[in-house]
Amino acid sequence: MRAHEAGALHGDLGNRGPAWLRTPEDVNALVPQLWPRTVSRTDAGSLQIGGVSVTDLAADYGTPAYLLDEDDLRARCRDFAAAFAEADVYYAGKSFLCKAVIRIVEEEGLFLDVCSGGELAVALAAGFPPERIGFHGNNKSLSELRRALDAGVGRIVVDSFHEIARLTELSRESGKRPSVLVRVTVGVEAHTHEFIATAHEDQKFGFSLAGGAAFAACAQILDEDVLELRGLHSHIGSQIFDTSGFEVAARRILELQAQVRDARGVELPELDLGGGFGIAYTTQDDPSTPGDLAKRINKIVESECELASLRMPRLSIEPGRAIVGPAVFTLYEVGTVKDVDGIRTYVSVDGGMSDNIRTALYDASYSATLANRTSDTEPMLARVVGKHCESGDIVVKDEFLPADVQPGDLVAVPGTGAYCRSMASNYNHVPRPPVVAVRDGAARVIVRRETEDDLLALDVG
Ligand SMILES: Cc1ncc(COP(=O)(O)O)c(C=O)c1O
Ligand SMILES: N[C@@H](CCCC[NH3+])C(=O)O
Repeated sequence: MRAHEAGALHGDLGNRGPAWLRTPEDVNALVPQLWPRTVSRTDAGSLQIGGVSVTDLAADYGTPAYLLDEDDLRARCRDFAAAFAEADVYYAGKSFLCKAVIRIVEEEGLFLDVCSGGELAVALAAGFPPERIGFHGNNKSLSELRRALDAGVGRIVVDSFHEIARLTELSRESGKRPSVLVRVTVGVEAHTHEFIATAHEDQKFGFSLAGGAAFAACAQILDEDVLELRGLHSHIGSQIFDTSGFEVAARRILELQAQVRDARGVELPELDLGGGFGIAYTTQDDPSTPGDLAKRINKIVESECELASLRMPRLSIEPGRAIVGPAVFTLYEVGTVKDVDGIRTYVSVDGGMSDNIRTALYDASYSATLANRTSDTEPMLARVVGKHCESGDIVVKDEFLPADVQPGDLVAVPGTGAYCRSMASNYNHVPRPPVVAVRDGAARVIVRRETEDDLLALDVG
């Protein structure tokens, strides 16, 4: 018996979506905020992206696959660049990085934030101009810092006294004078999952504002005069909807800016307020537009600067998720459908926590739709799960899918551009899916599917 027949729609469903999602028509509908802009249904009912149907894409490239809407990605880059025209927009590569995306980001005029030697290597291999790269990380090694210096990256965001010491030593050795920002822990409790909040006092990132470490870091850099202190940096966390956190962060960090000016007579010319702007994963999420964000952030920075009689610094931001997240969906094939005693129906797909760890890690919510066809059957409450040997291997916790979903059907999960491929693993020796970019009726593989040979290639025992 299907879960919906048993009348076993769960209590927690109240939190899951508006009632309108329960009719067959609505289950087949595409809620615009969840899908890349070129996605629609063909007359035959299949999803299409960039003018290519997902049934053709599945036949050509297999499943699971991350499908990237190139026009959508470019439009999101442009929206941020236009909204923050007076600022520098650094695309946060940790959200998703590969050479093709780096080139798109460059063509659309953005800067790039990397946070490891590996990300730096991909950026340089793609030919991204090093002077437009910012280098992050709470534990950069001496060799990573040396490579960044050798490459001539535009700025390094320093995160600890040990890093300042390492960088100072390298600068003396090389005679270079790298530009640095000091990452400040502003003491804001961002409204997001605790694992992706980064500005409350008790965590590993940055120099504490309240404890005085942030001021001491600035003072040390200015005293030693080997590094060029360009400004302050704050990143309060990720998947944030409530912009008041950014306002508090801006206020506190500008107070520090004024303190540095008063104590040392130096007005720092740059200010970075990080990324973290939330996107829609379900119909309940209502993200701000880049235009709204820019207005609010500019307003608070301007008014705080005025209050403290500070010159307006050159502002920068570092969005990752808000640029690439909504531009991608994952296409899976259904392998089994299992009704569990009227409790719920489990729809198993051919990927799972190895291509999207976010549900298991952060209890994240996602949506799904039947992708190869529409259906008039009544919707049922389904849990979309993966093929891994963990009961926490959940892709979508609760979703209404047509009750006739069956093996061989395709299911699409939107909003998987950020922190899915970039956090993917080979758990259970499942090869990682490809990333296929689609535009104007043509598809190209930009990251190929991993093979079993790839997995064996590292196994040299
Ligand atoms: C320092 C820094 N900047 C930018 C980002 C990008 O965040 P998001 O992808 O949420 O915009 C992160 C990740 O949270 C980060 O740690
Ligand atoms: N990986 C997190 C975001 C944190 C990014 C790095 N500070 C996520 O999937 O939401």
